[in-house]
Amino acid sequence: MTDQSQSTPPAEDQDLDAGNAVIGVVGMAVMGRNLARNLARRGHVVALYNRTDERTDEVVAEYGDEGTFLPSHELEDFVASLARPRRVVVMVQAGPGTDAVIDELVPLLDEGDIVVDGGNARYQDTRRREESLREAGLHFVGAGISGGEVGALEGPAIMPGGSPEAYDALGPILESIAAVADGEPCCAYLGPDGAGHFVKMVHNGIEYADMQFIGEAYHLLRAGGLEPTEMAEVFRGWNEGDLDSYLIEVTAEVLDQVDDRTGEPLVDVILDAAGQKGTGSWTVQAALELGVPVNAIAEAVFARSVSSHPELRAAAAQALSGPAEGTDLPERETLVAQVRDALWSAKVVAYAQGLHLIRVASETYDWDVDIETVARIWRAGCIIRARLLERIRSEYADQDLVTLLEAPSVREGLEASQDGWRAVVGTAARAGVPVPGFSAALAYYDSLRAERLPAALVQGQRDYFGAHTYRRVDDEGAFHTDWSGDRSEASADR
Ligand SMILES: NC(=O)C1=CN([C@@H]2O[C@H](COP(=O)(O)OP(=O)(O)OC[C@H]3O[C@@H](n4cnc5c(N)ncnc54)[C@H](OP(=O)(O)O)[C@@H]3O)[C@@H](O)[C@H]2O)C=CC1
Ligand SMILES: O=C(CO)[C@H](O)[C@H](O)COP(=O)(O)O
Repeated sequence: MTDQSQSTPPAEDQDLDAGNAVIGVVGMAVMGRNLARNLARRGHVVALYNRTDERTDEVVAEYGDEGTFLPSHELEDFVASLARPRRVVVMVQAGPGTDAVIDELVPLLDEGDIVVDGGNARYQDTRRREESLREAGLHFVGAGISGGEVGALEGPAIMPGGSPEAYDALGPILESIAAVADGEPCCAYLGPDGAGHFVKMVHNGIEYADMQFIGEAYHLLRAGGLEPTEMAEVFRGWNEGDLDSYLIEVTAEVLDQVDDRTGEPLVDVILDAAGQKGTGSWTVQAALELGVPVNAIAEAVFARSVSSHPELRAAAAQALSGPAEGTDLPERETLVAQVRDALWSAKVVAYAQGLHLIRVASETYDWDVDIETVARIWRAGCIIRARLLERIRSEYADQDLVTLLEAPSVREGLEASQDGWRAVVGTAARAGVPVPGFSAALAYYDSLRAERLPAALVQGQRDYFGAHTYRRVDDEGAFHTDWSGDRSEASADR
């Protein structure tokens, strides 16, 4: 795995007015407090504010010796404690919480000051906020931050979007607290307005897909007779190779955990209903709006949704039968090898879909997001950090790719693993084990490589019932067949 440690030299806050903080954090819940501690540990003087004073006091009482904090109970005092240009990181509940803080902050700030939203904001909200603050003479930076509670403290991946001038004033500070991969900080300027939050949103969409694929691997191995501790060993083994990633590492830990109350594997007593806060479905919504196929990511979102409908599952479990008895899964060694292949291939597809979505959004909104940079800053600190990302980075560094799937080393990997992947999807279907992620990813792969798709027939149907017209393979323009008349074809370009 890539290096998770941070770059060493603590930042020098030389541009400070004596006693003032170089940066301030609003929001002292888990993410905000850990980000503030990370900043302080790196040598930055950090101003602190939280709506509820107790949280601010708690941070100072518990962690005050980790660096220099300037706490305030009033937002006005917080702003006054900041050096200019003021840099304020808002790390509060996404949505109305963020708007409320921004509304309070703006009248207290001066031209050129920088407001950073480090929460999981919708990129459309970021676009709106950026425009409104720009009109008020302020900079607004939408910065996605990934790595959870521990990452925020020890080095997250940071995905900032906003004006280049704002990044000039802020970037060195953010880069000093970010995770490091191969000596490079996992933080880089991504583009204007919503670019950073869009990239973070897609990061989370890929996170959903990756977690779903791992879940499907677990489900198949369980159906094949492996106990959770045996599976933990399998996942640890995978983590030594191409599948090396934070999520595989976490999976082995969860599978090994024994429940104190029952003595059973913890995974067996956790209710099988997955929660979601929204970023996965935002990714799919954005993909639908931009017309980008992300079916594997979408299946991961829907799989969480299916899991969380107990009434639907109970009714169907009563009513529906499974495959005939005796549908055997392959013996253990073969099953493990095939599932590994499916996991790797599907993961590549999820990245391909997510990166395609970023590319289209970047073209649509004129962000000029560099995909190599995205892969570079995802290599450490964030939840989807994985060995694969270095391969993706280097492929995008070498050439301009329409899709990740055409990259030479990715093609080779898929070539080597597709038989196992196909076997898993077929076996799972016959055995009645749901693998929506693996099969959606395979359908995407086969759809992209197909010479002809059934879309031709769909176009014929659309023209039949709605005169929606179609194009021909051998002529320019649009055509319509007179389906209810003599069935002659006429040009529809008029
Ligand atoms: N938790 C995680 O692992 C991750 C979270 N994020 C994102 O980071 C952000 C912060 O997350 P987290 O630390 O979990 O905190 P929460 O999302 O739980 O938000 C709690 C914080 O928001 C403040 N807040 C809520 N509403 C308002 C308001 N109207 N006015 C002022 N302050 C308000 C709270 O203040 P008070 O104490 O007064 O209630 C508290 O400081 C969120 O956007 C989240 O999506 C991103 C990556 C990972
Ligand atoms: O942003 C994150 C990591 O990058 C969070 O872990 C994410 O919010 C988790 O999402 P969900 O609760 O929907 O699974």
